[in-house]
Amino acid sequence: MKRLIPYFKRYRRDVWLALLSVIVLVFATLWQPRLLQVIMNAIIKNDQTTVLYQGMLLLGLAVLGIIGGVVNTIYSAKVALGVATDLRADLYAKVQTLAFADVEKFSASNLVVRMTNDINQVQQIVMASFQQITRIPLLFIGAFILAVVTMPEQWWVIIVMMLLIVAAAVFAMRRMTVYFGQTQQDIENVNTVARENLMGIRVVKSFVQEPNEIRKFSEKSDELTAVTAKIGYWFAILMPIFFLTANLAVGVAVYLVGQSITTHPGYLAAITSFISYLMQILYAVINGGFLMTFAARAFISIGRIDEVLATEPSMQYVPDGTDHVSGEISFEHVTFTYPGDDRPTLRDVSFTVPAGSMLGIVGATGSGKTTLAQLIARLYDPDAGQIKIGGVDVRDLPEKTLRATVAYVLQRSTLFSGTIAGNLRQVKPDAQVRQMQWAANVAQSAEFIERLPQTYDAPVEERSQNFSGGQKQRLAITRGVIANPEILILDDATSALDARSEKLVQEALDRELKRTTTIVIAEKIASIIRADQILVLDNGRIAGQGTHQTLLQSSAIYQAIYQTQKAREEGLK
Ligand SMILES: Nc1ncnc2c1ncn2[C@@H]1O[C@H](COP(=O)(O)OP(=O)(O)OP(=O)(O)O)[C@@H](O)[C@H]1O
Repeated sequence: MKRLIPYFKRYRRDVWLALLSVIVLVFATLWQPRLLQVIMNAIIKNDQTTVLYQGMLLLGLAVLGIIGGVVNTIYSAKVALGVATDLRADLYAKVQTLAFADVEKFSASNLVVRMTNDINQVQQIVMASFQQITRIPLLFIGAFILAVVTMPEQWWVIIVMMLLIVAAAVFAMRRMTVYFGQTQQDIENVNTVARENLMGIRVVKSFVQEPNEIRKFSEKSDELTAVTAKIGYWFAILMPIFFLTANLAVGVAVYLVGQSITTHPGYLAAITSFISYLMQILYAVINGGFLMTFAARAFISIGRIDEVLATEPSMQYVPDGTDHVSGEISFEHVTFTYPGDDRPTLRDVSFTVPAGSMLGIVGATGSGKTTLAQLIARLYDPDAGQIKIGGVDVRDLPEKTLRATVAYVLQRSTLFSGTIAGNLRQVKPDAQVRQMQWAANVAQSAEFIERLPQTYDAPVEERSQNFSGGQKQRLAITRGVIANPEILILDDATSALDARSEKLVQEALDRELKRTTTIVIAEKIASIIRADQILVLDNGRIAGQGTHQTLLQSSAIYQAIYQTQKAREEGLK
């Protein structure tokens, strides 16, 4: 809850109005039975003036109670909505500062649940708190005192009723708190299955995996249903127990009043007020219980939100420093292990790429090619060794400089929903149409973009599903080159292009981005054959280094890859 205090402070006025209106509401609620008692006594004594006067007062009190309730609901909702909105914004902003490895550690779907479901829980508990948190103790204490004052000899009936109700509530709440924690986990599991299925819907459909997916989803959904049903059962059992106990207390009170009516005739009028106060005590206890279960669930959510907000990004950037570096890259004895792995993925890797040259990287799948590229873009930091760009350790470069220097295009780069121009302007905010056309010509995307009715303002749908695989890759390359970066990494980024388009992209890159250091990771030797330097990676180590010609002489692994591909191509002819 401490986490929420700074947020409440932003809504100080609304918080006070919500709390003050509760006091008005409680006063109106508690005083009504007192007035009723006076009216009853006046009716017994046939005192018309008092009946009329007190009746008016009762009506006024009821209206005051309604106004208090409405004001309280409005301002509680304002506080709850404001706190939830601010918290969600801060959580989102925090996630943006996290390192790639931190996001992977939480997992994307887990963070989505924290930003949606957990925030909703917080919103609900804040709302309930401001409606009930002051109301319940005030109502409880007030009703208790007034009940005792109304019928001093019956106070023990209230104590017995409360003890029974509280015992039942505590017993049930203990069980339910466990179930609430489980519910949150189960919601996350359902989300993960649904997300995976919908993201991979093409694979699901093409492999006719629907029945399998339905079964997987049903299992997770059934787990959620089971635990939600258990919570429902406990509530269903609890309610009749509460009301039975309260009605028993009323029965006992009425019986006792009946016994002593001759000695205490005033009890006849008092019994109605006494029953009202008993019911208000019951209301306070039930709502207190609800609030506690709600709070238990919300505390779990606040803890999960807090965990993200308290996470220090595992990677820090220097606030300022060089704002421009050349495209020279050097790796000096770099070793890297993924968080949680026990074996390094890259071992003692050293090489230098002069600015403006082209480096090709080949190797078996899983040999560490993408990992190496990610280290240049500083998505991770190495365990040992140094990576330098333009002679400066990447850890000494401000984030802005690094992002402006390195453009990283992946095989399945994400395009954001919006427009083509919007995606390009994410990298170069001031990009003019002329510059977009230049980049699109380099990436061979101009031919299809310019055929679209809205050309560069054409929409990009969610997950860019309105473009083919090859078009998506060309758009991603366009975005990669638009800012004319010092370093361009193409990580299997032309795999969906036909040989002719790939050749055209390569020629345009050589022609238009002369100053740019290009790193091409590719399965096909043909994609990197013209590189100034080729690295052959094997199990995280450099197994060969040189040009195509020298490697054919010196590297057995390179020869093997080349011969296999050549044989395959000849087989296809
Ligand atoms: N985020 C990660 N966490 C843990 N291990 C990872 C992670 N990403 C990759 N690895 C592991 O690191 C190794 C190298 O992966 P990498 O993606 O760099 O290989 P690659 O040579 O690019 O493969 P491919 O040609 O198939 O894309 C693999 O064994 C992989 O399982």
